[in-house]
Amino acid sequence: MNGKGKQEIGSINEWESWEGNGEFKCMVKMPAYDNEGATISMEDVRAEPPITISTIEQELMARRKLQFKTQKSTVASRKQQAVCVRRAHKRYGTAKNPNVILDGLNMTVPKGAIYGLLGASGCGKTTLLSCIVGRRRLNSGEIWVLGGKPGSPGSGVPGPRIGYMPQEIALFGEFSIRETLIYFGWIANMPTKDVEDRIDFLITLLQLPNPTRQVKNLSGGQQRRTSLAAALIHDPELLILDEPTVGVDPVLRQSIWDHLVDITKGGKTTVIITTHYIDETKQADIIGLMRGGRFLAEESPTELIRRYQGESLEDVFLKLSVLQNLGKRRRSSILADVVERVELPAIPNPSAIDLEEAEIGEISGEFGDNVSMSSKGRVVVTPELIAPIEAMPPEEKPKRSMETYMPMKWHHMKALIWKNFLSLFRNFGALAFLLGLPVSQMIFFCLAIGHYPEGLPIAVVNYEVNSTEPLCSYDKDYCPQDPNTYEWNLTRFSCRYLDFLSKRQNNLIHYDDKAVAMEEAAKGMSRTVLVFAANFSESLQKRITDPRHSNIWTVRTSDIEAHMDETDKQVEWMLSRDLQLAFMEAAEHLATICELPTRIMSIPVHFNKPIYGLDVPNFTDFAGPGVILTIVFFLAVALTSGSMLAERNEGILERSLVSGITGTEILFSHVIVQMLIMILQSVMVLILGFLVFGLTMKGPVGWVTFLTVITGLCGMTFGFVVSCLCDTDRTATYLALGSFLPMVLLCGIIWPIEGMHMVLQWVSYVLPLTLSTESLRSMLQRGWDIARPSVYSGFISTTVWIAIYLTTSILLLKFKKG
Ligand SMILES: Nc1ncnc2c1ncn2[C@@H]1O[C@H](COP(=O)(O)OP(=O)(O)OP(=O)(O)O)[C@@H](O)[C@H]1O
Repeated sequence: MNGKGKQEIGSINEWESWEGNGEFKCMVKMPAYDNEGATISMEDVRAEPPITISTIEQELMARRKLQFKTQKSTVASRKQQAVCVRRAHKRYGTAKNPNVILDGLNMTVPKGAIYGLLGASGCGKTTLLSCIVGRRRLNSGEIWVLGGKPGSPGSGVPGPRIGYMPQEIALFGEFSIRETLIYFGWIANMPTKDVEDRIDFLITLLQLPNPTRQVKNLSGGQQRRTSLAAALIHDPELLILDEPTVGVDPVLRQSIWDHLVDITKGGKTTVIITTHYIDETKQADIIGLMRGGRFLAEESPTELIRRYQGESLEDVFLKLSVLQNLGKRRRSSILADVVERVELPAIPNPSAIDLEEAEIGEISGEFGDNVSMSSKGRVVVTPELIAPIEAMPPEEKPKRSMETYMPMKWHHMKALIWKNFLSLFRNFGALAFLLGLPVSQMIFFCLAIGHYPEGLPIAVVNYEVNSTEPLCSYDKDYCPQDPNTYEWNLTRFSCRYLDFLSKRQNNLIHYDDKAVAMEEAAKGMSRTVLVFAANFSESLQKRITDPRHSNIWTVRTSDIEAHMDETDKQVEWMLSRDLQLAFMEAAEHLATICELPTRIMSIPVHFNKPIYGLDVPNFTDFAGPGVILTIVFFLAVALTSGSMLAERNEGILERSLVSGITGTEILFSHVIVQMLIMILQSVMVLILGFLVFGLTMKGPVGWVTFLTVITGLCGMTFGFVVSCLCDTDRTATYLALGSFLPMVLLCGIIWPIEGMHMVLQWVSYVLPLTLSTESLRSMLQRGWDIARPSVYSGFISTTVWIAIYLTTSILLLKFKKG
């Protein structure tokens, strides 16, 4: 072999990862070839010893002869196959940067056959299978499965006619083996008794451990076998098994294959199986060797070995791969290179392959490709081809019962609801979290938000008295007005004022000097500095009783000079309110002592009893409705999107959909189960908020509870959308977080909508929590009932959002396929 030849062998080393019986097979004997001429010398191949056909293989050959006949490919004949794929094109990625997986692939799986789908890792086997089971769509081409197009009404595909074992385990870790099999049995509408019988049989067949063992505690191989049992439980017409024998010991592998051979004997069950153990497929009826988006060959194993003069199936595959590497894209030309040097048997009945050119590309008996190649002038036939052609039996039309058209099937709902309850209660940590979180959030909210800040440090510089304490002494019961002359002699009013201020804010700090007090305040030692002039009371008296003779100095010295730290709006607002109210209270108290009407000293704006709400409005009551709804909404988002994503990422969702469950059923089963959790969450939040922490509740309790629950339902449906849109937990987290923050900011929860920018006000009104928050607020604080527009608009808005989210998720589940 020359240097270039070595280079070529390097190029086929990608096949080194091809496993045979779990071992690397890079040492397979390759025919010598000349890279320059891109031809292959079959000298070595011809020198190979003749293939010995075992008794089993002879039996299989005999069966194949009886079962599978060659015929013309018409729509009718395609429908009679178990699976028929024609001109399948499938690509991932964008149109500009496509990753072509299936490139005009044809595949024919006759009923009653075991079809071994072989190909290197990443060649597209799983993609092809998921197109067959209707979970991915081809970009072009057609697929017939059991006489119908996957996904068409009445085809039964996806549905119980198929048993699908995906590559990943796709089982619920918390379930026992028995529960897992009951779930899949129920989905297939099997009576529980039949499921139990079948479980016993499968446990023995697949040597599964005690059926009460939880799936998560099984070994990898045991989990795969449980997954296989789930595909076999309902004895489907078409079994699609994606690498069922990985991690299975050789003895058990053989018994699995024996079982497959056994169930296909009657011709009622068809099996498509992918495996990396090429050798085990010698028991298959047909092997499809996939590479580069199409089949290198689609033949019986013995025929493959015979025709390509290989030592084994692996050998054949390597030869075909090398030829394809050399640029032979079409199977006919690949085969030509081989058969030019291989002696062919005589053809006793050439008319059997006399087919129209137009049909050549899709000739389809069980060995359609042989015919295709033969029509290219290469007389390549298999012994099976020579068998007389018999008409296929008329096809049974799929029955379309009323049930076909029902959006939800009872047995599906039974299985799903049971499964959802079981997984919820098995996951105690998650359940405790789901119930504990809203409770803790509500406690935190009620204890932390909306309360009056107390103990704010206030620096006092009082030049009116000579005191070392902020609170100076004064005669509390002394009226400074002469009862006879009505002359005033106001003294130490600063002390009276500070006394009343200390009842509101009791952290007064004395300073002798204003400059020092200001310096300390600048260092953050106090939130405000109050300065009283030396003649404060005297000036104040003059300002009130003799304004005509008051000058600017009188006004200035009668002011309480306040220097505020305005960095915190809430604190500044509450402190300035305290400073003013303390003054009013001190003056009113003085009026009382002097037997004057108290209100004479008040600011002449009188606040009567409020129309709605409390005399002293509190922020907790304002924010409460929004916070309650936000907690309920986003917990439901987390709960639903979390469980749906977990189900999807573990492959369980895919598997359930292939078994015939619809997106609508999955969503509604989650709604039913999670609704229970949500009602519990809502009730706990309401009890805590209103009974324990005393938030204002004037409205109808029933409507309040109902609005809270449907807001949770709305969050749940939003969670469905998130889980349908996002492929990973990370993107789901981003989307959930990305919607949480704007919702909190824009739904009028922490700031009145009227204070927002005009455009944002409009945005705010279409968000799901805005109208419902306003509605809840109106019910709780105003006591309004459902007849009020601002109340019922919240219910309408929430219901509309539920409908939008639910429809979106059903559509996404239905149409978002690869
Ligand atoms: N959803 C997807 N998006 C983009 N590319 C994908 C997607 N699914 C599969 N692929 C790519 O398509 C190719 C075929 O993948 P597929 O899983 O069908 O291969 P396979 O033959 O089943 O491999 P294996 O034997 O390792 O399971 C791979 O290159 C894979 O990376």
